[in-house]
Amino acid sequence: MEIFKYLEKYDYEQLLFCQDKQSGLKAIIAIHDTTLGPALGGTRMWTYATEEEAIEDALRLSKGMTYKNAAAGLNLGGGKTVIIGDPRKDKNEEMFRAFGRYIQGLNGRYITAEDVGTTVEDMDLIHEETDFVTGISPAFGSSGNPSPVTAYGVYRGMKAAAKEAFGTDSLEGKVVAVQGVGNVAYNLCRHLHEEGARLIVTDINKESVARAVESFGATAVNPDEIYGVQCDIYAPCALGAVINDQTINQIKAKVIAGAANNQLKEPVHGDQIHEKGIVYAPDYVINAGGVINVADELLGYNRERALKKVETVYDTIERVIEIAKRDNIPTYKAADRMAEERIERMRNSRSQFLQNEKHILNGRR
Ligand SMILES: NC(=O)c1ccc[n+]([C@@H]2O[C@H](COP(=O)([O-])OP(=O)(O)OC[C@H]3O[C@@H](n4cnc5c(N)ncnc54)[C@H](O)[C@@H]3O)[C@@H](O)[C@H]2O)c1
Ligand SMILES: CC(C)C[C@H](N)C(=O)O
Repeated sequence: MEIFKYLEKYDYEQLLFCQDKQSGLKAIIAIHDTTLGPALGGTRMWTYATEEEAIEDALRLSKGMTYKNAAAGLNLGGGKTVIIGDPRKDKNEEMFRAFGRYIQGLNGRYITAEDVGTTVEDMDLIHEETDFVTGISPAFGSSGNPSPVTAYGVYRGMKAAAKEAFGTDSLEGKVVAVQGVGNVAYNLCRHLHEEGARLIVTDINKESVARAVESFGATAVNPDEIYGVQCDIYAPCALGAVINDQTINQIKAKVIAGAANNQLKEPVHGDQIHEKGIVYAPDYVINAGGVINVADELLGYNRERALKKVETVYDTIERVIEIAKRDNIPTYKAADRMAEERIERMRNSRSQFLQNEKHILNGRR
């Protein structure tokens, strides 16, 4: 991979490699764009097969955060971290504290939170070294685990997409195929079950599947069977690139609406599902609940205010569908257009000179 070529192509600001021999920390922080504000995005810990795979994931995920934060109306830019390692075996206190010091060194350009493989406890360790971390324990007046709130936003967005496909936003009696029943999806399943939806679930972790079957009467299928099941809605809630050449023709759902980041392997797959008449709720729009919730910590956390904002994921999905119809484009392009236009508007409005404590003239006061 020619790194600078890639950074230039998608206009990334910064890519950092953090290494701490004693703790085994190998982290990559990618900061995509800070036009709207400091880059906020979670830390993923995963067993990447190669370093290149880890770099690509950090880059793709951080760009996704730029678009997610912009589309959600937050005054935040996009960044993300990946830590290379097995979250079940390789974590230790020193690792997260070393990582916290790297974040502190960025002086607020990047703020972290949870993602796949990291927990509130990990964020608390990072917080020992820096204030530039969110999703820490409620004991600190913080918002805690973002997953249930992400799930609520996905539920709201799924209803908006269902309204477009079925003429009603009621999910009662709808069959929803949920791929991955981890932190977000378990909570999503609860909302769907309470509304009377029927659930088909899968996960590579048998215990997670058993929990969903027991709690919600879900039907379990093998991981590779989930794409082809007869259902109304497909909810990708595991990892990315699941909408691809191998899966598209298997999908029978009329709606795709789930929590996973980077669901489309390539943009062309967004065009293909559009051509098939599937209503696609763009991933970074529908899964913004978690970041909306943790971002509220920066104002002094107020759960009621945060949840009210998360409810608006419904309206944002409606708006994206409206733009897609107006401009005759797929929803993923409509979401990109909406996010890019906001960034551009703010970039322009900020071009006026404003003296502040960070400006070079500050030394002359
Ligand atoms: N946690 C949040 O608040 C949040 C916010 C926005 C987006 N997301 C995204 O949502 C997705 C899920 O996040 P999470 O926090 O619930 O993570 P998680 O690790 O708790 O859950 C993911 C689940 O997917 C399963 N899985 C992995 N590969 C699979 C496969 N091939 N087939 C079936 N199951 C598989 C895992 O075993 C796990 O149970 C991720 O893509 C994450 O980036 C999470
Ligand atoms: C809670 C968030 C800051 C990060 C979350 N993992 C996301 O992808 O949106």
